[in-house]
Amino acid sequence: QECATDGTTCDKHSRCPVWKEEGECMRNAKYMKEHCPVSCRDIHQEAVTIDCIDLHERCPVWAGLGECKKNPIDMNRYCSKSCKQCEDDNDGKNNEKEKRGDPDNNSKTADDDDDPQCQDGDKNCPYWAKNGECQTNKIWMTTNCPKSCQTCEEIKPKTPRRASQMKPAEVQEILRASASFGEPQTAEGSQTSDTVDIVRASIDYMNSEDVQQLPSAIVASCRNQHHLCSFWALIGECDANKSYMRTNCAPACQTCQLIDIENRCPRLEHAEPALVPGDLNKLFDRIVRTAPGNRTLTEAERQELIDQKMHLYTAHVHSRPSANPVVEVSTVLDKSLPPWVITLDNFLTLEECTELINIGHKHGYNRSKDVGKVKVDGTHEAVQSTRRTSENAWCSNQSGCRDEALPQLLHERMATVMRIPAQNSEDFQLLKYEKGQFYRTHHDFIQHQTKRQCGPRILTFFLYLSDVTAGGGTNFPDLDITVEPKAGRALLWPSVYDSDPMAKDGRMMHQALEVEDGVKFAANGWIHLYDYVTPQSIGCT
Ligand SMILES: O=C(O)CCC(=O)C(=O)O
Ligand SMILES: [Fe+2]
Repeated sequence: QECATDGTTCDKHSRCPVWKEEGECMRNAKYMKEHCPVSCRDIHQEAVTIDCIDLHERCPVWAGLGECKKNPIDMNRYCSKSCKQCEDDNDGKNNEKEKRGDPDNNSKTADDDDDPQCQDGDKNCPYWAKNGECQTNKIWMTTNCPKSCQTCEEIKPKTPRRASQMKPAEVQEILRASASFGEPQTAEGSQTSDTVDIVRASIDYMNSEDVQQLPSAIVASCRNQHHLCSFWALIGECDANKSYMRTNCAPACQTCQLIDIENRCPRLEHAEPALVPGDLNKLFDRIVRTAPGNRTLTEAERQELIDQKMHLYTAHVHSRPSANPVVEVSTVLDKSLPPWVITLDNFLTLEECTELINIGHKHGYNRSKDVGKVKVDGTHEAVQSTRRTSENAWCSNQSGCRDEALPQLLHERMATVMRIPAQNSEDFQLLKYEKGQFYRTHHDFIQHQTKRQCGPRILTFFLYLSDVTAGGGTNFPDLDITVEPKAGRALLWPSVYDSDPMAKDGRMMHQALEVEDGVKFAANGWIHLYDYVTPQSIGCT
């Protein structure tokens, strides 16, 4: 038998050291303290079981949840009082009791209750609560009598267990589970745990009421389209890159409801339209009247052009409603009078044309696509069509192209001429037609955009960037007009009526005639009724 060095105390059983190794000092503290006081001395001292106190304010709650049985070692160590490991269990309880007055002996105990998450830690809680202790002894009561004080919400763990505390197998299980809503997520390197926490949260989210009550087509398309969605969400991309993330990483961003474009992109009541009825005729009339190349400029006007980085462009009218300004705003008149088609020569210098062509090469010319079927998120498929055989490159905001000096300058130049903000202009679509390529008759107006934040395309500001040896003109069959390509020339036409900037003018059908010899480079500048850049940046076009 083990004895203390001073010989005063000895274990009463030879197996005490073995039992100690088996954890009995903790599991069976009362017996072991009596029979194996020497072997268990260290542990009992450390465990303060003999002092019979709780070392954590939530001990009564945990005890009420059955943790003394489920997790005896830790609980007996830190919650000896609540786990009734004390020599005289009544001591502690009675002390607390005295502080609070004489309880009602018939009070319900914690064990009576069904909700395991919401238990009182003492059978006297209801009595104390009735006597106003939840208010006068708020901190202690909130924690120890959450049910009686109705403070369960406050003590429930707010953040679930972190991945950093999980076993690798658990982490793998969570990552595997993410396959039920898209690409299985990956988490690597120093951000592994934090990424897994995002995945875990998205699993909870996908199972939540919020998601389950959404239309089934939306839930079915709420999928992580990339294995890094959760990592991107972790590093803030749900906000930084809304246009992609909110729909393509919707589980990770917890944005399933935003797949529905009506939720994602509500109508902006106070958006300023670029045109109100009657403005379109005035706009064309003014551009033609003030074209600097068509008149003699004062010195001040000349200087203003230089300040605006504008060239001495000339205007040529191919079609106009009337030789005199039309003042009446009328759809009947709009339909009976010819529409506007004008060109502006020397709108760009040859150097600017070459630079823009090269920007296209830098970003890559690819086979052009048409607008296809609507997708569940309200955007449209881009489809290859035999009616359009050219190639194009987008000078987009996202790639940074739009912010380069020349594209920015040209957007501003067009804005100055039209007096419509550059924000209303789509990214330039840079075009390349080789011999034999064309774009058959079509209209630039896109009907569904009338319901979008950006509104419809109201004008096409088309830029020719090269001369073409033969063919390649832009033809308006209904108007019997063909504009020949010429480097630096701009072609401007409306897609809507003067009297109604939301209504398509069907006469503005046009085609890019086949290039017969040489290469045609050009650029589409599509102007919208409302700001285009902002909705585009959040996936709302
Ligand atoms: O290339 C042209 O002349 C016109 C092209 C066009 O209409 C378009 O890309 O929408
Ligand atoms: Fe077009």
